[in-house]
Amino acid sequence: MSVVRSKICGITRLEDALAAVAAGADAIGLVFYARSPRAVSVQQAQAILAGLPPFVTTVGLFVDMPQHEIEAVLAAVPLDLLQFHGNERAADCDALARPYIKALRVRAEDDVAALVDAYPGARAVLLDTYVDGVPGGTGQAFDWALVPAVLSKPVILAGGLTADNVPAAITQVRPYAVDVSGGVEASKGIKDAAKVKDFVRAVRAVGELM
Ligand SMILES: O=C(O)c1ccccc1NCC(=O)[C@H](O)[C@H](O)COP(=O)(O)O
Repeated sequence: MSVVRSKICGITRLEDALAAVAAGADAIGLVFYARSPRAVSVQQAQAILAGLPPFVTTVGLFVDMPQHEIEAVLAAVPLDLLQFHGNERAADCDALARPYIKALRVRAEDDVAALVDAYPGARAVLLDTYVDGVPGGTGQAFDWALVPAVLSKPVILAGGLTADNVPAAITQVRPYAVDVSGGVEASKGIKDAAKVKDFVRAVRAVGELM
């Protein structure tokens, strides 16, 4: 048996966060990127965190946000982890002196191992789909064969995952965790509790077979 963790990303409402926790998700993601349809304000994020039970990891997503603006968010919202989805270099990520995940969008021409090695300070890397001009939340899967079997950081697999395809994704990639947004939504930014439950159940079920 192998435990694969689940993160439900793009949460905008406390009820969706609680549905994720009830389903057994390990982490929730809050998008601090104004151009996203899943963006949350500081006030929304505070309300979500205030209503959460303990032992749920809260992750804040940022896209090339200046350091002082991220610090302002962190002063108001006690996030557990940062997730960088833009062109941040390792030095930019390290400058916050907080635990972080670096999102990397995978293309066939990339040396994925080298991309991962460029972030020695990251706690994990999130491997997501490359769509030109879209930093994340594309709802599209990438070719999982592009993920090397051995990488220097724990892998969080993302991009177009659903309850239907996540068993195959986990079996092929053997990630530390999986991350989903669009695949468990009723509409952009609004989660479907039944889809969230099905997703987490599917992740657990395949983990029990490994
Ligand atoms: O969700 C967004 O709109 C978003 C915007 C900018 C950067 C990152 C964003 N989302 C990242 C994630 O939440 C997703 O979990 C990840 O990219 C996978 O999304 P999906 O393919 O919809 O499952």
